Amino acid sequence: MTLVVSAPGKVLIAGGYLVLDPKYTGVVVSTSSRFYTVIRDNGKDSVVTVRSPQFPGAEWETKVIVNDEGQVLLQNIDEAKALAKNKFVNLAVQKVLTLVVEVKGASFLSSNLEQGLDITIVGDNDFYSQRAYLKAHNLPPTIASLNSIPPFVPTGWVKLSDVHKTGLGSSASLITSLVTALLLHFTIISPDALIPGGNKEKSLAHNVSQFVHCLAQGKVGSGFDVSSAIFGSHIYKRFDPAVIAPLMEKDSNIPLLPVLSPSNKEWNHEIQPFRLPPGLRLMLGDVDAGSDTPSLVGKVLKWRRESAERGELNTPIAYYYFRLKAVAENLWTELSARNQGLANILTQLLSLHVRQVEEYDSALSKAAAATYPNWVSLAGNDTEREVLEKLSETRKVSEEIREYMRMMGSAADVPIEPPEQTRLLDACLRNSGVICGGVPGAGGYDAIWLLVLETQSSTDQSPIDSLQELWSTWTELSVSPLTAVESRGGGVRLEQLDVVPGLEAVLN
Ligand SMILES: Nc1ncnc2c1ncn2[C@@H]1O[C@H](COP(=O)(O)OP(=O)(O)OP(=O)(O)O)[C@@H](O)[C@H]1O
Ligand SMILES: C[C@@](O)(CCOP(=O)(O)O)CC(=O)O
Repeated sequence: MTLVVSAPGKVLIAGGYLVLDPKYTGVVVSTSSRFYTVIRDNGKDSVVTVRSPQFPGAEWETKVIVNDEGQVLLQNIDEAKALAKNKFVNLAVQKVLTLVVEVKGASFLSSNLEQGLDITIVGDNDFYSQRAYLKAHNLPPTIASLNSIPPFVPTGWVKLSDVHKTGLGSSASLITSLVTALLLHFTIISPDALIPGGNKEKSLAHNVSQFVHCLAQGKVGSGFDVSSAIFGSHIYKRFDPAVIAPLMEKDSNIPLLPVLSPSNKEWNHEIQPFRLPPGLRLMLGDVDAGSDTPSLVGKVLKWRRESAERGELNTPIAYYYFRLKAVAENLWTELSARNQGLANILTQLLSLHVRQVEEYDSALSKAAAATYPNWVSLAGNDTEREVLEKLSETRKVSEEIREYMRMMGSAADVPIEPPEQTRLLDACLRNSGVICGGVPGAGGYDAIWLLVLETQSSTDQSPIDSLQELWSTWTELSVSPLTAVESRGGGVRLEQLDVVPGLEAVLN
């Protein structure tokens, strides 16, 4: 039997940094680009083999042993192929098998491992930068070129540890697809758990993936990446890290299920439904600034913490720090209002589409051929006007978000939207049919996101093509598109092997 589970990547279009605080939300869009985990038998008793055929030497194996106390131990067979060399995969296997023993008993695990497990993991090409491939094959950096590359293309001689990632959240998608596939394989959850909307079992897959991802990363982030890999696009409010704290302790041996079970009321994350309105295509640019981006998150949080602490100091410069504290708090509040505003306007556009498809579409066609702020003047009737006004509001609020993110960056002295990115985004936004954009997640030099009108006209160049042309001639930064759009299939899902292009081929 072959079991295939996929989980999407993510783009945080609003809420970077704020979403780390349970007071605030983040707007996360899941991508059509996915990670796939394929589980089959390998015919070797109690042996788990894992392969990532996109990378040289990415083959690991381990022997599963359950000791007298019911603990799952992963024993090396061949040191060179030790599964422990891939911490993320190793922890996912170890923790899920531990859960299997807790729920079904040690003999269930042993008898279900008699034929061993053969696990293959691949990620869509978008997760890894394809610049080198395009260059080597003399292909221009366009979506059409990327679509001509074989699916799950090997990265050549670049090792997994050295690969240039694009920021779609490879580790979260990988962990989510792997954990969910293992939970299904050992019937801890049933396939019904993966139907849209989901049930308690889907929440179990979420909680386990969230925990394994935190453990592998060695820190508890906001978790929006795992959450969107499970549930698809949504508005996210984080869980209290205290819920998994007992399991995060070194060599923790306490049972997993009481903590990870969806009945544990301490899981307090909130998932509000969200999706992009039809006709607004997510477009992503992989940006190469030629240097490594430093870690921004630590510095921003330190600045926020210190501004708050210094505000309490009773020193001659207390007034200055009092002001600083007010700035930090105010920034978070003001940004949060805009982030929420962006989500609301996009949701209103979605309902306008549901209510009056024809006028909605005609308004979008008009805006596709025009630049902001000229959209509203093109309205031919009231509904069109309403749609075009909403598009303009989307632009306005997203520009305010960018402005606040830049302020956050200068206050904390980190390049959240560095001037090079500002110039690039401003140039993109001057194009017809480009609604809004920004730097995703924590920001930096690595990527940009845009919402672009999809409508094609037979006479004008489409907004997507104009953007690609702009990017190909942009010299200050090297910008290459990704193929991803918003995931239509929601979050984690079961796949049929023969329906996923190229998947069967990489197995052999
Ligand atoms: N195809 C793969 N097969 C197996 N493991 C993988 C694969 N891709 C990524 N990984 C694992 O994920 C780790 C990378 O995780 P890390 O947290 O550094 O990336 P990330 O922040 O999710 O990246 P990005 O958001 O840029 O995609 C790798 O060290 C590896 O263990
Ligand atoms: C800064 C932060 O809010 C977002 C980071 O997002 P990304 O990995 O840059 O997409 C951190 C987090 O939410 O865990």
